Amino acid sequence: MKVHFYKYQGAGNDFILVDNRNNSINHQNPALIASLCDRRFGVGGDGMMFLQLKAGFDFEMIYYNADGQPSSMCGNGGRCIVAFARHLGVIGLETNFLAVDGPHYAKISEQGDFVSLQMSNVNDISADGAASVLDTGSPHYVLLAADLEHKDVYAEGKAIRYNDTYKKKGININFVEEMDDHYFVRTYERGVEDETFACGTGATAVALAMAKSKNQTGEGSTKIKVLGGKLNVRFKYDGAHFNSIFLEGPAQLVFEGDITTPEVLSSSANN
Ligand SMILES: N[C@@H](CCC[C@H](N)C(=O)O)C(=O)O
Repeated sequence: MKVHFYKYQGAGNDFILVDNRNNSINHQNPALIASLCDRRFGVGGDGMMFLQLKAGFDFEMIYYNADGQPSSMCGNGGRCIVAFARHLGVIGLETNFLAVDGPHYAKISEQGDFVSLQMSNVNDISADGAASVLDTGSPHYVLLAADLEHKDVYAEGKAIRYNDTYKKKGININFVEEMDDHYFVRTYERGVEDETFACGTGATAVALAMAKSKNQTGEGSTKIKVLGGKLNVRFKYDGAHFNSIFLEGPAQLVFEGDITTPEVLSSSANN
């Protein structure tokens, strides 16, 4: 079976996307998705997404991590699938779509390569020692770090992700260093089990955790620099709750092609 795919990246967080509006693909196949996301033996990607039809919404985002398992919300993936939906002509410059954590509103630039994605509200940030722990659609651990450029994010991130507290459900580990006018963030991602070049829910978690730690109430706009580019997070904070949270940044089509998968992507969709 031949499946047409599109490769997108958002600040270096990269994804394989497939148009499954005709529901012809049964994507519940962890081994296949993991093999397609493999950077040596597959297309390569931090995750894979399927764009599907959903009543009451412009489309539904179905997200899998690079390990082939379905996961919680992916912020950069959400921005990329909005650009993909625009490319397919499914949406105009604004959209309401459904993801695993609920409905999302997003806006895309006329050029189709910059997406502002509304994230779920956040009402709870807890502490784990010096770190902040919060869920921005996916679970995140945020820890301040010095000389982040030289940190061993893979080893230190992995050690936290697999400690007794987090090893069962997993968590994404974000190290953050405050710079002059932005935060520099590096993330070890659950489900990729490696450092990625960007993490959208992670950038969002950093912006909110830093605002809480500085008691920055009112409207906030936080610049985040990651290995793969720049993101921005806007939000409103009343001292207890964060709402009107927007993750903003680039989302670009890199290439498209065909995957030939003789036996694995069956046409009997039951998703
Ligand atoms: N890259 C993502 C986060 C994807 C989900 C994460 N790997 C998890 O399992 O929690 C983003 O941009 O938010």
